[in-house]
Amino acid sequence: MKLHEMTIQQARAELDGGAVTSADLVDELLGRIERLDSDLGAYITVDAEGAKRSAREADKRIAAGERLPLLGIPIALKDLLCTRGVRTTCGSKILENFVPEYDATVVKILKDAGAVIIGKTNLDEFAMGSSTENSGFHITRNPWNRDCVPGGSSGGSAAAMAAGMCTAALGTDTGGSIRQPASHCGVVGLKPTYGRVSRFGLVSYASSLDQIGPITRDVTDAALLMNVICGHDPRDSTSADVDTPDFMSAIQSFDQDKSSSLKGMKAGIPKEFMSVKGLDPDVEAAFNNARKVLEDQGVEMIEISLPQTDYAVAAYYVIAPSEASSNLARFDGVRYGFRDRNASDLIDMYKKTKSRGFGAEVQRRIITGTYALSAGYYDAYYGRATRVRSMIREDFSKAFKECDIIISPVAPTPAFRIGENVDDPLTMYLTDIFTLSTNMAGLPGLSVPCGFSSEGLPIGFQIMADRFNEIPLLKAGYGLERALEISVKPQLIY
Ligand SMILES: NC(=O)C[C@H](N)C(=O)O
Repeated sequence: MKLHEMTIQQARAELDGGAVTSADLVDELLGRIERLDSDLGAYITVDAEGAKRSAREADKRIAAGERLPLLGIPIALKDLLCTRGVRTTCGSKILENFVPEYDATVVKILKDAGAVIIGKTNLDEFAMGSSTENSGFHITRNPWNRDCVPGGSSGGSAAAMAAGMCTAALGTDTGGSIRQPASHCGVVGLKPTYGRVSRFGLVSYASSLDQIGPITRDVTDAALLMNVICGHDPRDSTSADVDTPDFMSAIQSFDQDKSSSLKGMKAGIPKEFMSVKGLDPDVEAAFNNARKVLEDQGVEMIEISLPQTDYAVAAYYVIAPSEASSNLARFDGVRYGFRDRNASDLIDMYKKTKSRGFGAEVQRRIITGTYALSAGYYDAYYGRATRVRSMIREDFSKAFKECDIIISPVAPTPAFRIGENVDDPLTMYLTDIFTLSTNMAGLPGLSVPCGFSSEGLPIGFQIMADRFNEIPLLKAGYGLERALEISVKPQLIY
């Protein structure tokens, strides 16, 4: 087994058994980043020195007999998570040189569990986008086909995973930003229930929707990371004070019992999703094949209805920009980051700083959001969108009375070509159709590789579950993965 192909669990066994060191692992990954990343562009910042130092410390602790789940494991972080002493750009020129004074809670938790932070990955500026083409620095290419996007906004994390440039990664998901790039890059992505993972130190985009989650090589690694990163944090008022179940042992007990099947589980297929315009035939075929695999394992399929599907994208693209317009007001040239110094007065400074500091998509969303929230329009846009949101929640509540999980494709198409949708924001927004409703309802969602397009691009399968009920979703994801045995290695890169 090559070092860069290892899952967390494989690396854990090798590290604890003394067969490899964390320093070996980090050196191998840094070497690959050096060779591959000038072309792929998955990282914004690589902390080579910091990673080597942490790896050496981890090796000493392992040699001394210390055992921690992530001790010595190299992890990449989406560059929207504050890292003490390491710049955190949010993919934006406005924060190009911003170095936080503190670690986000999730980063601190990873470090306390022994993780080695290898670098900060590329994203659409402030997570606004579905292709990573909106980064203020550079695009990221899909390791399976470099002419295609890796998806977004956590495209850097997903591409780094797919290209074997980290052992695991974190992304964030506001409307699909973990699941869609995971799907496009052939890796596993999990958006936990809203409130499961602390967002203290995550730079906010749309606070009622954002969630942090793992991007990994397999479902078990996602469960393993969930065990580490979930939990209540008094510093995040939206963090839920609920117990964290043992996600790993739920999968392990399922796996050890050879007779185990998914018998008794009911999966709902939303009829509105399957009749969406523009659903690619390869995506549909891969979905149907995976659905049959689940059926063979005892999952009963039923048709369900999510009647608000037609309005979900429109409502999301009012709510998310509204919250963004408020959250991004702090980047005014006074308190953080970039300031345009050629201004005649304060108002001119604000204007020039924001015009030069923010990219086109961020400006578009700030303007849309400010308009939607403005007096006289508030009820017509924001008020209406929040009413649609309540109805989406009700749709899911009803559905989960009939089934344990809901299944669907992750995105209507496989990864699209670089440049294909850049001048057409509406088409770009519509690619979120299958993912953003879960954010609107605060639900967990998983993306698992389930097949390939005729062009050889990976396709993901989405499993959604009720709030704080990730276990059936992980079990079904694991069952699917075990049966399909899809290789998550883009041959050209490996
Ligand atoms: N951030 C996300 O989850 C991606 C979504 N496409 C958006 O631009 O809002």
